[in-house]
Amino acid sequence: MTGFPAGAHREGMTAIPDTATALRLRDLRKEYRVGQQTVIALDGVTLDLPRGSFTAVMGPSGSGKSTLLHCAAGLDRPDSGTVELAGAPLGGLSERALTKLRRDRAGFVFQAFNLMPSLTAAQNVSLPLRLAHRRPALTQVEGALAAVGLAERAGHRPAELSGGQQQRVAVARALVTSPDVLFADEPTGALDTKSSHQVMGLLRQLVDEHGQTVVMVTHDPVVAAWADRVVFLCDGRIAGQLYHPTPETVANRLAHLEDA
Ligand SMILES: Nc1ncnc2c1ncn2[C@@H]1O[C@H](COP(=O)(O)OP(=O)(O)OP(=O)(O)O)[C@@H](O)[C@H]1O
Repeated sequence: MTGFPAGAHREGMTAIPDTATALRLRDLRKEYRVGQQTVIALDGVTLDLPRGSFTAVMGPSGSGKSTLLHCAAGLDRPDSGTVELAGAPLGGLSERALTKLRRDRAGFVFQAFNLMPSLTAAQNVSLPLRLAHRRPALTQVEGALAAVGLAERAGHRPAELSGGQQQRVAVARALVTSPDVLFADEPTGALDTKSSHQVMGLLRQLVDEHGQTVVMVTHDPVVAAWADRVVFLCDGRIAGQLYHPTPETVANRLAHLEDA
């Protein structure tokens, strides 16, 4: 498997002090106003993700999981509080600077794969490099596909791949820029049990063998149990954490949250 040390091989970045914390969230608050109503989506969330850690975020529907992931990844801005991605504060950045930082430092995997149907697996994987105006080196693209076990499928289009293979291409695309943090929103939501197992095994391997930092939103206790830690959200607040989760301990904690 080709190595993708997190945060390596970045071009043209100013030196930012390296820290043991890949993501620092401090007192994040976010409200949405719909007509006369105000919904508090995040109500003071403070969380650190150490480098090389694998964190699952769980909670009832509407508890703020996606809002948290989006604010942490710089896809959305909190009303107050601070986000530091690999030591770089996101607050106060222009849209342009935020886009650049996101491209350089964050990788994304979504439930719906979001691959371009007309492009081959290799072309899909090279897209983030092209968008960042970096010349995609063949070895980088081949390496990312090899890392997800799809070296043989580089010339295949998404329709010629299974759902699990498509999601592995999406993981390769997220890895090709060597992101400091890989953000995954329901990465197995559209997969059957076997493919889900393969994709989670892959994420686990990236953390264990390459020190990748991963944070993932999921509704599935079996999926969450692949993480080192599960953070539970309820009404926009952290309602507990579980280290060394198992499907049973996660399901149990979740049931108590939903009853509360
Ligand atoms: N763009 C928006 N406009 C208005 N309200 C929003 C918006 N996005 C989210 N919300 C509200 O903020 C709260 C948190 O939403 P969020 O999507 O973060 O929850 P979630 O835990 O990810 O939910 P789910 O598990 O159902 O995806 C919810 O009450 C939701 O209705």
